[in-house]
Amino acid sequence: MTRHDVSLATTALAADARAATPARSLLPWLGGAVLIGLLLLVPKLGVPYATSLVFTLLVSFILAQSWDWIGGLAGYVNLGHFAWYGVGAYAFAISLNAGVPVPLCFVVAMAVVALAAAILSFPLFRLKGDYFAFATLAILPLAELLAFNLSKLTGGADGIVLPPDYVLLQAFYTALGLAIATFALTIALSRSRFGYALKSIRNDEQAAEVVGIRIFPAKLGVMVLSGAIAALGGAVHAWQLSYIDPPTVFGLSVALVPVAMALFGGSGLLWGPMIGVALLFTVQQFLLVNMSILHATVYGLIILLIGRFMPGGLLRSRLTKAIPALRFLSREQHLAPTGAAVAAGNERLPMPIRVPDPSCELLVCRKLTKAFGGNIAVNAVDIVVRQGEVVGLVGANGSGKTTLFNCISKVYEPTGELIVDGRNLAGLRRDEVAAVGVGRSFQNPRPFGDLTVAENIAIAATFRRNGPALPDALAEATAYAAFVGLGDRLGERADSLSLQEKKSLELARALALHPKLLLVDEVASGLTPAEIRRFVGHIREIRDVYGITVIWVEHIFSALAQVVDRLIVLEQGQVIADAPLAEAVKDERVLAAYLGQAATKEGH
Ligand SMILES: Nc1ncnc2c1ncn2[C@@H]1O[C@H](COP(=O)(O)OP(=O)(O)OP(=O)(O)O)[C@@H](O)[C@H]1O
Repeated sequence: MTRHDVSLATTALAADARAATPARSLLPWLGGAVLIGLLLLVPKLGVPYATSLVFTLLVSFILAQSWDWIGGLAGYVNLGHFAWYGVGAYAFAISLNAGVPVPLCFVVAMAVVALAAAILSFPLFRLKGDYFAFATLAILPLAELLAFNLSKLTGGADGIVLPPDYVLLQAFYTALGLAIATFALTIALSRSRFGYALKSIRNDEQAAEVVGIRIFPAKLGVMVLSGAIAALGGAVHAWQLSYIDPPTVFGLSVALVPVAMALFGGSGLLWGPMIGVALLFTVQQFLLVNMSILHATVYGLIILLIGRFMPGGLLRSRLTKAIPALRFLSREQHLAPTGAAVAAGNERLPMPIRVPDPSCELLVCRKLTKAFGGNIAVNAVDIVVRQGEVVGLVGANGSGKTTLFNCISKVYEPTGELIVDGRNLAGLRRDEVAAVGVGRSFQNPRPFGDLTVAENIAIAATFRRNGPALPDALAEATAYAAFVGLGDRLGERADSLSLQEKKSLELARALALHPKLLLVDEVASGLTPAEIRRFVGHIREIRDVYGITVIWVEHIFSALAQVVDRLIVLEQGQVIADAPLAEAVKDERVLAAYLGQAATKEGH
């Protein structure tokens, strides 16, 4: 496929998107406007019970949706989210009773929780997966205990009584405004650079760092944001309830309901939390009225069954996808390059053209060492790679090639000295190493599976140093995708690609970082000779046109032989040869350690 074809394909993709816009895409928004209109009418009915019921529904939505920013977008299951609601409620109640004006009380609630969320992010984000979930769950009893014991501030077990004003209507409209703002923020987040940092983290944190994303500030940011919005939910609820005590705002029996609602609807989907809240809230009310004694048990059972039979949530179920009118609810939110931006593409990759200076050392490793327990995978490696070189890194299985790449890109922290482009990498994070100019592919490809080809590449482009805004990064992505032969797959999810296509995507993603040093880890296995030639052509172009220095780990020696200037051979973590190709192949130790084996593999 030529770049011209790609431009056409992408323009067609954008045209499809435009064609879908007027009629079908407007429907949900029209529905949303009608829904807001109906909600505005609820207080006009003059039935306080109905107003209070819908008010509680709105607060549940604020909680479930704000939870989903951290759960659905970033992939961190924060079971303690409800604690932000409780702390917000207390901060609001305490400041209101101290005579602070109501609007300021909301600000205080937000600020207190934002601060608490920021501080707790430091220990919490040292954990991952189940450990993170359990640690966050512990926040709830801890907060409850504090609320009981700091009785001078919180009233202890007696709770806090707020001024007995009738505020249902004001609280209702405030909650409605907050719910609308929460939904709008969800849309903005999922289309923003920050949102894409979170989506990358959800997919693969290490890969996210390797493409230049600073992950801790992103995680801290989403914790603070989701906490602040939950705090507003708690504040408005406390205002309306006129009374709060520790079990009401921190109790485990209610704390997990918003999480269950988001998961039930479809965490990570735009409409997931909203549908989950609407349905589970209705079920909850029905059970409360009709089987009040057993309601918690039946509610729990329903949630268990949903988890068992619809793990992705209702909107991802076959049932929803089978009904054409509902399909839009299960649609994932992806950004596509726009037609106008694609037209700006040209025959060359949108990369700086560097003129390498062969006398200049780009990579220097001195006594680089990495051990796993007693296994020294990389053992006092000394190598120098000069600007513009294409170096083959070879060795038998387990000789330390991938570990060496992992050391250079700081996936592992090695000992010894590591200098890239004159910069000592000691103490640098992975994203800083990427900013210095190290791009890499992984031996087992690690694209962001639930994002599209275009998004995968655009993330690297937008997060590189001085990278463009997301729309321009998406436009750039088309050029890199075309270069590696994925120009007609821009809108496809990366996890639907074949292994080889994933490897190509990783090459495109690494190039979008504008690396000075490109580490390529085993791409040729499984390729046909013609495909290998094409890949070798890419490596040649990367070096000859753009001046990028390449280190290529490869078992298929015939592939390397077409392009490398020099061969570095590893054996048991040590360099046993470092010589021009012609010389290296005559070295008996090299033949014994690697080439004999490879030759056998290739049937020579
Ligand atoms: N995360 C890890 N934990 C423990 N040991 C590891 C880890 N990663 C690599 N090793 C060990 O380090 C040694 C070098 O492995 P490495 O993957 O770097 O070799 P390689 O030359 O890339 O092999 P291959 O050609 O099979 O990819 C092996 O003994 C391997 O078992």
